[in-house]
Amino acid sequence: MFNFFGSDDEEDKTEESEQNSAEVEDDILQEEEDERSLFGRLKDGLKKSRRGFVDKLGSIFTGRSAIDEELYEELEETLIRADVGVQTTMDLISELKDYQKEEEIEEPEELYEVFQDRIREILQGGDDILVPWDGLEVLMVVGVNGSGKTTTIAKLANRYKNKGNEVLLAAGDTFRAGAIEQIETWGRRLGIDVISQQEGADAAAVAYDAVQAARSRETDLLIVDTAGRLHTQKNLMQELEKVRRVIGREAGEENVEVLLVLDATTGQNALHQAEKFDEAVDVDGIALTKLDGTASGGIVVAVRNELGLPIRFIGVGEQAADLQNFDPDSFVEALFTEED
Ligand SMILES: Nc1nc2c(ncn2[C@@H]2O[C@H](COP(=O)(O)OP(=O)(O)OP(=O)(O)O)[C@@H](O)[C@H]2O)c(=O)[nH]1
Repeated sequence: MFNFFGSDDEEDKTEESEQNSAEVEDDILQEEEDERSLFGRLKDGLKKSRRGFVDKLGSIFTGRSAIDEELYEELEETLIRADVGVQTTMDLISELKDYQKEEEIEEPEELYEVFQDRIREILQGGDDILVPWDGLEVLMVVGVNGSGKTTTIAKLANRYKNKGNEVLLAAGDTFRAGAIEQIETWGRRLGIDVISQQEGADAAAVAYDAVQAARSRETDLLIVDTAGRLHTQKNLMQELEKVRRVIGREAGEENVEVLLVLDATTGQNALHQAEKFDEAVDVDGIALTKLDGTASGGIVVAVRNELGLPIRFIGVGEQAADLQNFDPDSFVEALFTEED
């Protein structure tokens, strides 16, 4: 389980949980104060992609004196291998060729700059997450098992609480044994209340209770956990639709945001998951976790370009500060800047 919040063992002594809480707060304060260290973490987290894919790109553009067909072929192969996706790769190459012709670009290095600018452009949009909001905002968090949902919820709950918001959690995963207890443990550690029912209860009923509780407590942010499910499990997907309907009806559609958590290491499969979840519950944004675990960071480009969904957060490690607001400029800089 997620290191930063300490061990997952419910039997941990209170003293230890208090200490963990204090560490969480320290880390968040540090996070707010030190933008440079955030960038350092981002850079560290993208190390595998830089070595695996960006170094290769660099050698394609800088290792030759002229732009030729071979350059484009190598570029195509490298992008596809890096999970940029076939469609996005084809679009990128054809745009690059057109631009090169129009602007009469001859230097491969100049073309590399154009390429990076285009990636930056594709990644724009998505930084309008959650704040500022008026009244209650409900964040419903969905995704397949093991994508990093619980970790993302804990990191976000902690972050917004430390920014002075009233945060409430809903244990909407009534399906997996131990899931309710897991979210309640996070709640205790972070000093955040959790609305729950017993295992096997109707998840929509939990969501209903949670929205009522959030209203009466003047909560700013309610984060609703949902059962991790495979996008292919039809009845569970229908349950998710019901939870979404109930939240929308009770909290007001305009106050609900659906965040889909995707594991970057699952590559193109993540795109398929996103399509299915979007069909079921209208996803508003993506949290792309475990980017530190892949050498194929191109998945970020594919997610943004092929799904048209904004990337709100990226996970580049297990610590709280490793869940970062997605900023295209910093991302491109961190990805393409050579090691010091
Ligand atoms: N390296 C790395 N690990 C991460 C990141 N985000 C989450 N993890 C790890 O991924 C594992 C799964 O995360 P969980 O949050 O338990 O996943 P989940 O989707 O809630 O899974 P279920 O509880 O089975 O539904 C944990 O070991 C996390 O610590 C990340 O950005 N980088």
